Amino acid sequence: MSALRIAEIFGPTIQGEGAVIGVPTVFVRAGGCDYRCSWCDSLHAVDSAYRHDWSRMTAAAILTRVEELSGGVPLTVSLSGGNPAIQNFAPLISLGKARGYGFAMETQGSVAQDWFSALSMLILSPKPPSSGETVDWARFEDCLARAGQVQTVMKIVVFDDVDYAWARAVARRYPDLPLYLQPGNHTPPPPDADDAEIDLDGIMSRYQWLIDKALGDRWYDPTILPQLHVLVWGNKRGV
Ligand SMILES: C[S@@+](CC[C@H](N)C(=O)[O-])C[C@H]1O[C@@H](n2cnc3c(N)ncnc32)[C@H](O)[C@@H]1O
Ligand SMILES: Nc1nc2[nH]cc(C(=O)O)c2c(=O)[nH]1
Ligand code: SF4
Ligand SMILES: [Mg+2]
Repeated sequence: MSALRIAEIFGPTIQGEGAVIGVPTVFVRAGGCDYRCSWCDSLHAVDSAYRHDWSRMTAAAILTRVEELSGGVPLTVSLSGGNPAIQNFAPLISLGKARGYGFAMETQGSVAQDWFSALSMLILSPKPPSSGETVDWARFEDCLARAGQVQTVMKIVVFDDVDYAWARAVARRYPDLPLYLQPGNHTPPPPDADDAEIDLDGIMSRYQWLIDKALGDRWYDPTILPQLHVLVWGNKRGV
């Protein structure tokens, strides 16, 4: 069985973002990403300069670690990264499901895989202009298609007015996808930092700004949520 590049496995913690915010989970963070978002808060799982901190793990070894962390009690595992979709997580998902574990995955929607249909939830997070990346919508729609009947939601990070207008346009294009808006964290940690310092006032005022924008526009479709784990633990890694 081929090994996967894994930047970190941690938990149990709560899912801090989006549709299942507050729900207990264990994170499996894949190493490597096809994007370089200017404000990425997980550069230690993106930049190949950090690859010496990543591990090569088989699906069986990953599941063993997930079972240790979760005390053998099944829950929904969160696959994140980096972009987990550039690797093959099918063997892990099938091993885990046989043990009662479910798998949610966070990806930007740039790479589609047949095994998306084995997930319990797909969270697509297309990147707004402030990221410096450009979305390939054909690929994004391929991700939607391969998810099939799997519950799929969209999460858009908003840093400024341009991102906000972009999110509105994307929402009009995909009216059936439940939408979560997340204010950008302007103080992502340097990848090797182990302190938790955040600009709490800044985060809260940007959250208020985003709420005021949407409600002022009578845009009532999205759910607007901050990164709960950042509010609780700051920018610490592994929470
Ligand atoms: C680190 S990414 C990994 C998964 C995948 N590459 C993606 O971007 O969806 C997980 C989530 O964190 C969000 N994110 C990354 N940096 C952020 C920041 N500085 N502020 C708010 N959200 C951020 C991403 O948009 C994505 O929704
Ligand atoms: N608690 C917690 N919730 C999260 N939701 C998405 C995360 C991510 O980095 O993908 C994340 C994370 O790193 N921690
Ligand atoms: S796509 Fe996700 S992991 Fe990759 S650089 Fe952007 S936010 Fe970071
Ligand atoms: Mg994160």
